[in-house]
Amino acid sequence: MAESRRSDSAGEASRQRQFLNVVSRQEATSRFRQHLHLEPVGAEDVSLSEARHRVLAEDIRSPVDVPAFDRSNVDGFAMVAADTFGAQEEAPVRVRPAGEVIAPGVFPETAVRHGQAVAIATGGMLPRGADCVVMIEHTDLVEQDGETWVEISRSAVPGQFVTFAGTDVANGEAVAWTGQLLSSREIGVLAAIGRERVRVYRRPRVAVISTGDEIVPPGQPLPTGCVYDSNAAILSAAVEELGGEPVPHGSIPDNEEELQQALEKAMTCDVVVLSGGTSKGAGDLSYRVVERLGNPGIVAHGVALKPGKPVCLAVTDGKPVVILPGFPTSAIFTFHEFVAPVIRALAGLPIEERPSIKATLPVRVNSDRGRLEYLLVGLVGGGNQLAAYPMGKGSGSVTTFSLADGFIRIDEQTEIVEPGAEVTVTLLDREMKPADLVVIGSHCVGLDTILGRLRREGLTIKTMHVGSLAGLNAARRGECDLAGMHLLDPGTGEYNRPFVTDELELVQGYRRLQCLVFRPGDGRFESKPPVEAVKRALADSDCMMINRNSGSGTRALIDRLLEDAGASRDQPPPGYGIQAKSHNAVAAAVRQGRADWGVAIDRVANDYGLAATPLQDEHYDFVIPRERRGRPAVQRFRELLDSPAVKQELSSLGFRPAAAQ
Ligand SMILES: Nc1nc2c(c(=O)[nH]1)N[C@H]1C(S)=C(S)[C@@H](COP(=O)(O)OP(=O)(O)OC[C@H]3O[C@@H](n4cnc5c(N)ncnc54)[C@H](O)[C@@H]3O)O[C@H]1N2
Ligand code: MOO
Repeated sequence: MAESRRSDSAGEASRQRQFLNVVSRQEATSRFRQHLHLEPVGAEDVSLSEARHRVLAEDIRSPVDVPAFDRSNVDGFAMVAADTFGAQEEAPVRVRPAGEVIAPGVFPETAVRHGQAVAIATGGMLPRGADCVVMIEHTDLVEQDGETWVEISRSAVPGQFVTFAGTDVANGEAVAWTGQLLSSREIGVLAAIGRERVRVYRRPRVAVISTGDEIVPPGQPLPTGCVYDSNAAILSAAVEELGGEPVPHGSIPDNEEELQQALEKAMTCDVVVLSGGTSKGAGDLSYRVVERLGNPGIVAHGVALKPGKPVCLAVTDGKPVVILPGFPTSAIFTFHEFVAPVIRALAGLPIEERPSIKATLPVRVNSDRGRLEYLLVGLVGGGNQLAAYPMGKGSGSVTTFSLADGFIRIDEQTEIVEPGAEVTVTLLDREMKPADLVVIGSHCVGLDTILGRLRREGLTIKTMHVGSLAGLNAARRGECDLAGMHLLDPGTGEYNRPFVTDELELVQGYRRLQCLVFRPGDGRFESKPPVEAVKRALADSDCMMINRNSGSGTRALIDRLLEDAGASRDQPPPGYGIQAKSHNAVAAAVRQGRADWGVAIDRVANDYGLAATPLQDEHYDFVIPRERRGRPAVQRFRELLDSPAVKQELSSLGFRPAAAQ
C-alpha cells in the first residue's frame, strides 16, 4: 500500500493544486446554511420500548388523570376525618369497621358513614364518603361485649394520606413536547398516561466514509506507515449522540473511481461525511470527486480555522456533503463546528449551547495570525482558580479530544497569549466534575499502574502528560495533587531533589534503568561499554542517532555520553537534530531503522525488541504540594506506593522501588 502511494505521488507532486480559497468561519457557515433546509427529515411511529434517545415529533397531552381515582397512600382505614378529632394515645376515639378490605385495583362497595372505617391497602381506591386514611399503626382493633371496634389514636385532617385524581397529571395536561429528547424519565411518564406508541422524528441517515490508502479498519494487522481508521468510529458515535443514524461506508483507497462509486452509494443518505483527502495535495482525491456535484456543489473549501483549515463544505440538491480534514482532531472539531448543528436540526433537536467557564492560561501560547484557533485545554485546580492547560498534541492527535475538558478561542489577530491571561473555556461536557486526584507531569507506565488501582477503588483521576518541568511548575502553583518527575540536575548529578522548593514535598518513587538502545545484532554496539559503543557510532558516518528534547533528563544523559565519547560540539553526529519527545518515540525510530541508536529506559527497549546496554539509574519521583498532602486520594496514593503489592507490580514491569535501593 505504502509503496504504490509513494510512486504515484512522486509523479503527481508537481501537479498538485496549491491553494485553498480560505474564507472566514462565518462566511463558510452562511454559504453552507444558505443552501440547506434545516428541518427534520420526517417522522415515524415507534413503540415506547424503542423510544429512548428519540426526538418527539408531537406534543403529548394526557388522555387520563394520574392517578385516575382518589388513592390511599398508606395501609390503614379510610374514614371521615371529623370522626377523629381530639383522638390521642391516651384518649382514642372508636369507630365501627365496615366489612370490606379495599385492595388496589378493586372498586369499593362500601360507602363510609360517620362513625365507620373501612380497611384499605396502599394504592386502594378511596370509598365513597371517606375523606382521609389513618395509618394502621395509629389504630387498634378491640373487642368489647362481643362487638369489634377500631380505636383511633391520632386525629386526622381531610385529605390525609390521599392523592386525589389528576394530582400527578390532569386529563388534558401536556406532558411532553415536540423536539424533546426522550430519556427513561419521559418514557416513564408516557407509560403512566397509557401511551404505547409515540411519533418521533426519523433519524437523519449520515453516510460516513473514510479515505486514504493508509487507513486500516481496527481489528486488522497494521502495516508500517498505516493508521487505524479512528475517524469513522468517532464520527459514527458522534452522529448517534446527535440523534442521527450512522451508515458506515468503510474506508476507500485513494482511487478516484472507487471513491466516486462510494459517494454515489452514500447519496441515498441525508448527509454525507467524508474524512481525509481534502487538502490540495497529490493524493487528495475527495474534493475532486465532490467537486463534480452540482446544484450548487462546493460552497467553501478552506476556512480560516485551526484546526480545520482544509475542510470542504458542499451541498447538492439540498443535501450536505462535507469533507473533513483527515487529522483526527481536525476531523472531529470541524464535524462539531459545521456538521453537528445540521444533524441536530435534521433530527429535530434544538440548537445546543455549550456552557463556558473562566480560567487562567498558565503557559504561553503562540497562534497563527489570520486563523481563528480553537485550542483544546484540560482544566485543573478548583473553585475560582482554574488553570487551562493546552493539550498540545496537534491536529493529528486522537486523544486530545477525548481528554480535553473544553477549548478556548484565539482570534485571527492574536499571535501570542501570555501566561496568566484570563480565558473563557467552552466546555465539551455540560458540567465540570472535579477529580479526586489531579496528576500532572511526566508520564510513566509505572505511575499508570498505581493510578489504575486508585481508579478501581472508585477514585476519579485526571492526568496530564506535560513533562517533568511543566509538572513541577504546576505543583509549585498548586494546580495538581501530584507531579511525576525525573529531572537530572547537571550540576550535582542528582535527580529531582535539587528542584524541590519549600512548598513541595518530595516522595520517593522508583528507579528506571536508562540504556543505550540499538537493534540486536548491531556489531557497533553489541557487548560494548556505552562510551566505547558511541565512539564507534561517531566513527561511522552512516550511523544515525536519535536525540531527545532539550530539558529532558535523558537529553542531559545523551549530551554527557557524547562528550565522554569525544563528540565535537560544533559537528554533532547525524540525527542529533532529531529530538524525540519520549522513550517510545526513540525506540520506534531505532526499531524501524530511521535511527541506529538512542537512549531509552530498558522496559521500553524490551517492548520494542531492542538490545539495551545499561547507562545509569534514573529516579522517577513525585512532588506533592504541601497544602494538598492531607487530601484522602493523595494519602491513598502514598499508601499504595508503599504497599508490597504495588512494589511487586512495579518490579514485574522492570522498575525498582526506591526503598529497595
Ligand atoms: N502543503 C500543505 N499541506 C497541508 C496543509 C496545507 O495547508 N498545506 N494543511 C494541513 C492541514 S491543516 C490538515 S488538517 C491536513 C488535512 O489533510 P487531508 O484532509 O487531505 O487529510 P489526509 O492527508 O488524507 O490525512 C491527514 C492525516 O490524517 C490521517 N487520517 C486520514 N484519515 C484518517 C482516519 N479515517 N482515521 C485516522 N486517521 C486518518 C492520515 O493518515 C494523515 O496522517 O493536511 C495538512 N497538510
Ligand atoms: O488545520 Mo489542520 O486542521 O490544523 O490540522
